[in-house]
Amino acid sequence: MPKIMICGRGGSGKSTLVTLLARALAERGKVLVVDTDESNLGLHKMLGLSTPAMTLMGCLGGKPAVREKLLASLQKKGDESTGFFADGLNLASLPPECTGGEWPLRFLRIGKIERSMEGCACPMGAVARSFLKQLRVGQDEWVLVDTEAGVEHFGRGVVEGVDLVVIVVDPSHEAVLLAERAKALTAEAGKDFVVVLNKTDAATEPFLRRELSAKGIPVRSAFGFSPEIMEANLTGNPLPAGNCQEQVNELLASLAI
Ligand SMILES: Nc1ncnc2c1ncn2[C@@H]1O[C@H](COP(=O)(O)OP(=O)(O)OP(=O)(O)O)[C@@H](O)[C@H]1O
Repeated sequence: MPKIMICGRGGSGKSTLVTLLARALAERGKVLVVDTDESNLGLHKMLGLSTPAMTLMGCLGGKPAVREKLLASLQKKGDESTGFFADGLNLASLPPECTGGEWPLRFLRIGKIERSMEGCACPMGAVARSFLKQLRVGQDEWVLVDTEAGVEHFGRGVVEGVDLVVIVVDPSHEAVLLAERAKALTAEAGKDFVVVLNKTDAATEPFLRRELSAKGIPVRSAFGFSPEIMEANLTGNPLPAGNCQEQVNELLASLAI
């Protein structure tokens, strides 16, 4: 399962789970965290890494250049997501100016909304899809993809470039409904799918397990509400080392990692 996409509703804990998994996997090999959310700004802080000098979109010439390329390939009726990257793209060949951190843990941003009225985020979806589809990942290497809230990335085809979708369910009915929808969309894309609970307590964890089980969705792991995580995110500090290690290891073992 080298390329793993983390999804869920807004605020469910996607970036938190990405950070916890990234830390654990960086002890076993190389990890690239890919931020495909065009709005969020603080993932590198959670990870304790520097911001990359450029976004991947910037390395490709910026949004207007990418949009032009997309329109040209659509006119030729080609696959609009090909042609951005050379064959053989791998972790060692990433443009250094668009990655933050040092191996074993690096961080890359696809693109961010930078100006008012700059247009929709479709070019970012196409770049994310192309990048993940073409990126080759070796033994003991992982790519963790943080996504924007909801299921837009399924519509944009970003899911095509990953091996596994992890849905984060926080204590809300909306999150349960989203998990059901994401399960169907993941199956349609022919990818594996697991559910992780987050911010649960003694009452909400069994409730969510029952709700999801009634919909044929088993839960792989449950991360309880952690005051340390909440405090780190309140102050903008990196997540504390060793947090939720047991649950992370349980999840990785269940994925045979
Ligand atoms: N296990 C947890 N215990 C306590 N607080 C948590 C936990 N997981 C996440 N949070 C809090 O929930 C908030 C949202 O978390 P996070 O940013 O990881 O969610 P997200 O799904 O990535 O959000 P967005 O949809 O905005 O990208 C943060 O303030 C974080 O501190």
